[in-house]
Amino acid sequence: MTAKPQNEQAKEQRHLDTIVGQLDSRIAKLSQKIKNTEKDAADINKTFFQDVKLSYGSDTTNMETALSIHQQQQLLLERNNSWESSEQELATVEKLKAKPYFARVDFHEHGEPKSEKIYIGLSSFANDKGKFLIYDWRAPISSIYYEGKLGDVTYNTPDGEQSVNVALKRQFLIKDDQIQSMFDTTETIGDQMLLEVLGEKSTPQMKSIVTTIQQEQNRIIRDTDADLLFVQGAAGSGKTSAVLQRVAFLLYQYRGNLTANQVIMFSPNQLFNDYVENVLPELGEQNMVQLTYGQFAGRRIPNMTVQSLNEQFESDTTDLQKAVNRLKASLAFFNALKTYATHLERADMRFRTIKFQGEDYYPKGKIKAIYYNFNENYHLGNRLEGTKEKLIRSLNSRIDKETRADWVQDAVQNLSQEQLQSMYSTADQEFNSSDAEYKFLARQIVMQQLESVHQEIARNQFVNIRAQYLHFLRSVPKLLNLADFDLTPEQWDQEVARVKDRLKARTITMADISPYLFLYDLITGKHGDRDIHFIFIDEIQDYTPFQLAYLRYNFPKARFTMLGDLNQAIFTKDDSQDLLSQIQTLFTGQKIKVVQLTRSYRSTQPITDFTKAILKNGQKIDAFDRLGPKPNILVAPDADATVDAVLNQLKQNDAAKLSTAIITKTLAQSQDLQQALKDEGHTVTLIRSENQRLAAGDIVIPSYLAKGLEFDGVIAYDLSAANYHEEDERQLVYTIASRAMHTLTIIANGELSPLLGDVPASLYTTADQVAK
Ligand SMILES: Nc1ncnc2c1ncn2[C@@H]1O[C@H](COP(=O)(O)OP(=O)(O)OP(=O)(O)O)[C@@H](O)[C@H]1O
Repeated sequence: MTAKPQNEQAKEQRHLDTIVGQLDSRIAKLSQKIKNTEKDAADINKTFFQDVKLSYGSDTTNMETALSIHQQQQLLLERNNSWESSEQELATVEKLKAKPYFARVDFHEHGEPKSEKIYIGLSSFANDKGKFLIYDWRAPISSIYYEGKLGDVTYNTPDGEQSVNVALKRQFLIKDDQIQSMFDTTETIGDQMLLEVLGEKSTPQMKSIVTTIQQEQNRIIRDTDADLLFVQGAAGSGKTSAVLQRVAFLLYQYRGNLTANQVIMFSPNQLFNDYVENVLPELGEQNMVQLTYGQFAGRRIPNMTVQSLNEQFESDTTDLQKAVNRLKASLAFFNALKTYATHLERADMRFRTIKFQGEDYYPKGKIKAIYYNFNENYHLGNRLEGTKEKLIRSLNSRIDKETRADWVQDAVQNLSQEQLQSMYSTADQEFNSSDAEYKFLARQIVMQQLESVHQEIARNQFVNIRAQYLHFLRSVPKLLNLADFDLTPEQWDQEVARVKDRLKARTITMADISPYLFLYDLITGKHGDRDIHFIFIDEIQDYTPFQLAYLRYNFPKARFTMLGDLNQAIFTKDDSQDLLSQIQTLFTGQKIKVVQLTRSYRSTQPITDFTKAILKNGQKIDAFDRLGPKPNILVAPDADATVDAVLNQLKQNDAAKLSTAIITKTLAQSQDLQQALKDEGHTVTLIRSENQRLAAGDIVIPSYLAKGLEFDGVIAYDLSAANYHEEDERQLVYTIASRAMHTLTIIANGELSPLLGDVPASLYTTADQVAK
């Protein structure tokens, strides 16, 4: 990469000046157009009734009136549309004005007489004659900027592959209409530019990477044909970044056929949602729908308490509980549920009696008889619909009979004046006889009272889903082999009893929520949301095969992009490694593409080398060549000295203007540490829940909330043997350490965790004991 001589930069500046001039004049033109349209619309509104021929004579003149109103409305609508599109265009051009483009590419298309030169920016801009002065980074031709080196390059277009010969790639840093610097590069995207971007300080909001997208990331962003695109990428390899640019790309590529609300991104927690929420708007696109799995599932059962992230992470998991969870997470369990549902077509549905005024109105036995009276062509969904129809019909026919009941006579007699008035359709409603009036009122009262029954039927409340789920759990030993999951029938019975108690208390764990909902969906014949086109799942390693199968079932028409780092499984731990092969079975017969990202961009080289050494199974991870200090390990003799070590490091980081996250294992540890620091006169923000906003400055945060985030400096606290000793916590330690961009400090109270035992001493510095 070379910086260009001054005269070349002067030439480029002149080019930039003309573009800026054109952008300015377009801004002026659009502003004027918007003003005119607004004035026009105001005029039309003002003269609306003068221009409309109001005539109430014959049929023909009525017709004319209607037509004339219609015409005026049309005019207003057109003005409005034109106003809206001008407003949009103005916003785009103004955004371009701030930074018109970031790259230039010169190329020669095979078979064409002349070479071409294009400039690439955040969106396209054409002059009045339709000639493109700036190309959107997502346009097919812009791909050559991201793909390959100089020379022959092929890229995809809607008409198939094209090849061109690239002669020049130039990058610009532009600020306030001035070229600050420019580089010609022979590489994909020059390291210089990337180094500058990566050397910047962290911000509470993620930034877009369009100017420096790397070749392998570009492949992910622009993929249009995989039904499942699975990205395995090391920590900091840009998975999340690539996927956000991918959403922007897809919205561009399928403009007119795809809107942002047909794209859903599943992310690890709400903090992460806030962290990425600016990226798409910065690129001029609307945000897609963002959900956590907990939100997706929890919002469907509002009357139950779902286990929180904190409870999920910190719950005391015995070996038995782990085995149970492994079973409930499995595809075998998913398939068992499907088999069970087929069985329900013949027997064993559980219903609830519908009561009215304390009495059994529709006993469950009667409902069951209706349900199983349909012939075998009726599947679960139709059966339920058929039963509902029958019940509603029966309810309607009972209204008349009910009006003659004693309780209704009493109720009519006891109606207050106010209640009476509210029942009449008009204040002075008249009746032919007092009998007619009685009948009218009696009917009103019955209908009001029976509304609750009607609702119960309409909302499927007569299906006893809790009893059904427990019945399913009890049937599990017949549907799959418990021994495959190291469980005995007695252990399973105990688990069913525990679930029963929890359901009684109206709580449900994450392990039960998906099967519970899936069972309900199968019974009600729900077929998922067919309008969703794309599903993105970040941090895939924290999902169970069951959850993924359930998502697949919920979005049958969607194409899936799944991203994750199998080394960072902190909820599913060691079961994550064969996740990919299980996922593949969900897409049998469809196009699956697996991409690996091995280069890690977030951290400096010494930090990446260190974090990589924490892992045992040595996933291929390449550090990006960015300098910085080696991670430092501080082992303190007691709790006080540990807090002092944190304070000391915080001060150093503050002096270097690095904002720091102290990452603890649990929330309780975060709370204690924050208090201890406060006692020493140092304030840090405690992030205790995912519903908080990320604050600028120093924070203390429990590990499971730090997922997907990054910080200038990280203090991993307390990496002692007492706190981290289980082999299945290795991935958690890796996740914590890999959040650091510029500095990483590891602090332990007492003996260092054996999980760091194999990291070569050459990869870090130490201060064995911290002086008080
Ligand atoms: N092509 C790129 N140009 C500039 N910065 C990049 C690029 N790719 C990644 N980065 C930066 O590297 C950091 C890590 O990216 P990102 O968070 O997307 O990685 P990730 O793979 O999702 O990480 P993790 O799995 O550890 O959460 C971010 O600061 C991002 O801006």
